[in-house]
Amino acid sequence: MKIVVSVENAAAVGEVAEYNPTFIELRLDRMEGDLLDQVRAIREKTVIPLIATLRSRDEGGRFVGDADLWARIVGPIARYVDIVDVEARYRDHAPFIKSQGVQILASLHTNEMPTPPELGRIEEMLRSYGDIPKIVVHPKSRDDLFDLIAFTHRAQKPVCTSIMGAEFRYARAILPLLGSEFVYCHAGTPTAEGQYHIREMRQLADLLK
Ligand SMILES: O=C1C[C@@](O)(C(=O)O)C[C@@H](O)[C@@H]1O
Repeated sequence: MKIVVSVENAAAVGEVAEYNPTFIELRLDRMEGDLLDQVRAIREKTVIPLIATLRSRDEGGRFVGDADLWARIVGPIARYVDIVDVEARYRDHAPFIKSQGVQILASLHTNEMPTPPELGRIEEMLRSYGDIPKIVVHPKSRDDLFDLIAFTHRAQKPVCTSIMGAEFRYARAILPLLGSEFVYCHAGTPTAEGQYHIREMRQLADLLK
């Protein structure tokens, strides 16, 4: 199970690295100060692969600028990380980001629950500009959850799927068992409702083997 620990404070990276996650996600939209300086310092502090995410407010984050501002912020940072999370709304800048030698995590987060055909169309759209599609949805029923699990199982790999909200948070531990590439956790400060601590997720993963 590949575990991503999301952080919003550069000072926490040392402690997070002690848990040895597969990736550390830097939530640039939740960080204060000079982002480039902080990412450079984090790169020097750890060899754990890094994901840079500048999450729009529309998709659950705090960034409210346009796509060009997004690129001006993320572009110089890209060379210091391994993966950049690029929401569909910023996809025009994906080739430039890719040229920095990183993988593109093409993401879409919706508070809705797409139908199975819609999930397929979203996946196709995300794959048109990214290396790994990431689809985060809000299931409203067990049927919705079954649809997401079936989609994850059947989808071309790699694919990353996850859920919003607390009602079906257990799905965070199930989706990687059905083929989702990553599971997002925290190591003290959740960056989204329903996230498990990395310690808890490792226990779940061990018990579900
Ligand atoms: O897209 C995701 C998933 C996430 O929102 C979650 O629900 O764990 C956490 C975010 O930091 C990350 O960028």
